[in-house]
Amino acid sequence: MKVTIVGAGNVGATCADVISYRGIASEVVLLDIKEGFAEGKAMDISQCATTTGFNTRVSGSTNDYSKTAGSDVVVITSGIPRKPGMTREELIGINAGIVKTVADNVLQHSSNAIIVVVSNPMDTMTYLTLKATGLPKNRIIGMGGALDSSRFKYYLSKALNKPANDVDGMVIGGHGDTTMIPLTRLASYCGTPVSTYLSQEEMDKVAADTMVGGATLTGLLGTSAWYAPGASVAYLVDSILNDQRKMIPCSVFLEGEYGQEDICMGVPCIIGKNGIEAIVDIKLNDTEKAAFAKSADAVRAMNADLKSVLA
Ligand SMILES: NC(=O)C1=CN([C@@H]2O[C@H](COP(=O)(O)OP(=O)(O)OC[C@H]3O[C@@H](n4cnc5c(N)ncnc54)[C@H](O)[C@@H]3O)[C@@H](O)[C@H]2O)C=CC1
Ligand SMILES: O=C([O-])CC(=O)C(=O)O
Repeated sequence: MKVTIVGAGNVGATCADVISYRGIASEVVLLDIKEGFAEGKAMDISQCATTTGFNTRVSGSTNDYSKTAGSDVVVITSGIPRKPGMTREELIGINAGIVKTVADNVLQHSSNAIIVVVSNPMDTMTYLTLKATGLPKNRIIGMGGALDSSRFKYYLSKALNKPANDVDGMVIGGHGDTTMIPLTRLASYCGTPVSTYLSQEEMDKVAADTMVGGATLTGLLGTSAWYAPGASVAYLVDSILNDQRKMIPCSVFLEGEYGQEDICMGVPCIIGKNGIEAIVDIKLNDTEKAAFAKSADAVRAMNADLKSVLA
């Protein structure tokens, strides 16, 4: 199976690295506009083959889309990341044009590919990709919820002082500092509700830390994060390529689900060989429903800025 990753920067290269050493795909192509950059990253990753023990073929391309031909999955990470103090939404001006051009280019050579959108503001870039390409909704998946949920589980594990892999939880809604919805009510530790062990105040802090998880890392690193984002994309790609049918919160086009229409937002999805195999309707309580509607208002307001790009 062949995966193309457009944007060989921090997130794209980390994703290629994880896909390779975990043997998720037989071939990975990294593509970037910076001359020689993707080729260099691909060569560096390939030189891990004998020490980490993998057989995935990794190659790089400077803006030559013919090398991406026949990809099963295309991941779009091209664009700019935020700097400390910025929101993801501020990236729309530059990233919208890049994402639209890239989506058009990849489809010319991989007309059947499933597209995973990573560039920010991710929900709006997912909506843009869907509208610009006209592809069916199952083939356009925005990655954000897998990452936000992994951060939620990290903060829960810290608060509980228990291993992260014993903790389960999910974040839905928009992939923004104020639009994410960590579902604390449903979070669990070894099958038991986290509310058994944590006070409301502690759970509220976990939710608040999760929502600004990306901003916290951007403040520490000077640019946005890449290890967990790259690994989260690889996790999603694994579920597609190997038809694992995992339930992963993803940004997907909603047509009435969760009370919303004509918008891409994070909801639990079954992810398999056709991309979005199904949207799972988990029963939200009234507070969660209100949070989802508020999150949708903010995402929709951002989508309105796409008018000139989509015209
Ligand atoms: N959805 C999510 O959960 C996450 C999204 N992101 C977003 O992913 C994007 C990438 O982040 P990083 O990898 O950290 O940035 P980066 O700056 O390290 O890499 C971006 C790469 O895109 C390339 N690029 C720019 N225009 C291009 C074009 N037209 N064609 C091909 N390549 C092009 C650049 O040359 C650069 O190498 C950002 O928009 C960031 O906000 C980052 C982390 C998580
Ligand atoms: O914080 C950012 O700008 C990048 C991102 O989406 C994340 O790491 O969640």
